Amino acid sequence: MQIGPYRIDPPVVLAPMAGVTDKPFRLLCKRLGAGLAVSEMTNADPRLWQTRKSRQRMDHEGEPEPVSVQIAGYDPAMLAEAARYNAGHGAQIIDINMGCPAKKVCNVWSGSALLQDEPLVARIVKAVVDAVDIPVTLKIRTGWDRQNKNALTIAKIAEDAGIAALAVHGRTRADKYEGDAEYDTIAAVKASVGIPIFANGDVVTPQQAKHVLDVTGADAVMVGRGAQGRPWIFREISHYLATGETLPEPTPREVCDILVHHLEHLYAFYGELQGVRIARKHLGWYAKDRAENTAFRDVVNRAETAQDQLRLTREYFASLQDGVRLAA
Ligand SMILES: Cc1cc2nc3c(=O)[nH]c(=O)nc-3n(C[C@H](O)[C@H](O)[C@H](O)COP(=O)(O)O)c2cc1C
Repeated sequence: MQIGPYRIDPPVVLAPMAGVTDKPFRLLCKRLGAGLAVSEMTNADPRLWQTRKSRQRMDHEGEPEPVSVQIAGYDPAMLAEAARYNAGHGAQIIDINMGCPAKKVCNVWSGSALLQDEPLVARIVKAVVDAVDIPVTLKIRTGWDRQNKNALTIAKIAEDAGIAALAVHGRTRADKYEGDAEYDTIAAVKASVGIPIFANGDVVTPQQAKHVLDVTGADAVMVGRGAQGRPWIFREISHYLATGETLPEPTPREVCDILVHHLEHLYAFYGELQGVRIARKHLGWYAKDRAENTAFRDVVNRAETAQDQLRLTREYFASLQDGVRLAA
């Protein structure tokens, strides 16, 4: 699929996730096969841009193109300004967040709360598209709640305003993350507009990715939680889409190499103290749902320094018999 001048290949992308899709994780997912990796949301309020957190979020130095930066807010002029600012600081695609159900976002009338106010959506997308000469994408849910599913109307508004691609998470805001994502609405959106569509929601295996693409007709699949602790899911999906074959699970040695590389990048990017803390979250995900890894999580969580975290990680994987594959 194409977003402006950028070919998104393979059509498998990392969803924006606050607190997760930082630069180290985006680079890792791209290296392991993601065709695009969207940044964590950056607040559109300029008063927050000089905090350390915002500066880290806006650091795109050395990031392979296209660099997609998500902005969140409610005020068209402020979002337009944020788009301009990010375009001047390395963004090659601007993504507008109208999908996030988080209270912190919705209480100030942004994220998926915006879906309730279609005229405001129209003003926002127009203001942002007009503000920059790079592609602008939009991320939405299927509506505010099941009685008010307006994804088709929003998609039309987006297309008319010149949005370059639309990501649809197959849940309403009221659904939060409950129940299963539904793909019928995504299929209806795809059928009703001409712009490329990312189908999003609950994709955790290559087979599901193919199923979602087949039933929605979407141009690409967007993976969020399925990539937590499993960044190799992108190469698994793209291989399966291309060949119909399933790649074997990575060996402990491969997982160890990926993990060590990830940890080293976290320390380099955030500094040791913050890096070790952020790494714990990822280590927990790498260990999640894998019985044999519970011991690993307990061990690495005790590490207070980068040196200890790395040593314990290496020791743990060295202790696993080579050739033993991690259970899915
Ligand atoms: C921890 C976390 C943080 C998220 N942060 C954002 C965000 O900043 N912006 C956004 O548009 N969506 C955000 N989302 C929603 C995801 O992008 C995605 O739409 C959702 O998780 C469904 O996809 P999945 O089933 O593949 O996880 C977040 C989701 C999670 C789990």
